[in-house]
Amino acid sequence: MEINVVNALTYEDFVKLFCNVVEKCPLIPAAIWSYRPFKDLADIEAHIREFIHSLPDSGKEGVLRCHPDLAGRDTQSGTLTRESQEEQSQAGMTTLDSAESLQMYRLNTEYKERFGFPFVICARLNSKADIVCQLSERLKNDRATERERAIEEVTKICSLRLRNIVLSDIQTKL
Ligand SMILES: NC(=O)N[C@H]1NC(=O)NC1=O
Repeated sequence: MEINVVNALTYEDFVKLFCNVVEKCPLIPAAIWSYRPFKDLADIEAHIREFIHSLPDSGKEGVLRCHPDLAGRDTQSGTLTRESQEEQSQAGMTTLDSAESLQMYRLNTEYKERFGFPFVICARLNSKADIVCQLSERLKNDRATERERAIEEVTKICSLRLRNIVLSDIQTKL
């Protein structure tokens, strides 16, 4: 898909196409639509990153809270978004054995109790072992450091989702 095709989209089609590039946050594509015309994909990404970074801490934490737990309730009940389902499945989060599920449950719970938002990591860029290791490591951070660290992961997830959409056929997504 050429950038001029993206730039020609109506507001409604743009939001429909990019609604889940940041998990369950359609407000973000709605907000950055006003910056058209975009130079390229990197320009769209930069506007999204800037928008998220400009949010107050409570807004950043709100964005994090829109993410489902890895290997959590939605993963088990099949109620993840399509994007999250693909990502979690690629990282092996949908096929954990019972000991691994229990370990993820305990770590996710400890993390949420400590920070007040769920643990977020770009599942496509990490193996099952990396995820467990990062979850244990990042539990040692303070809240402000961890908020920024988690937001960095949101931008990585977003970047891969954007690429997935733009590099595939636009017609199938609308
Ligand atoms: N909690 C969390 O990291 N969720 C996610 N990560 C990812 O790559 N997709 C998600 O939904």
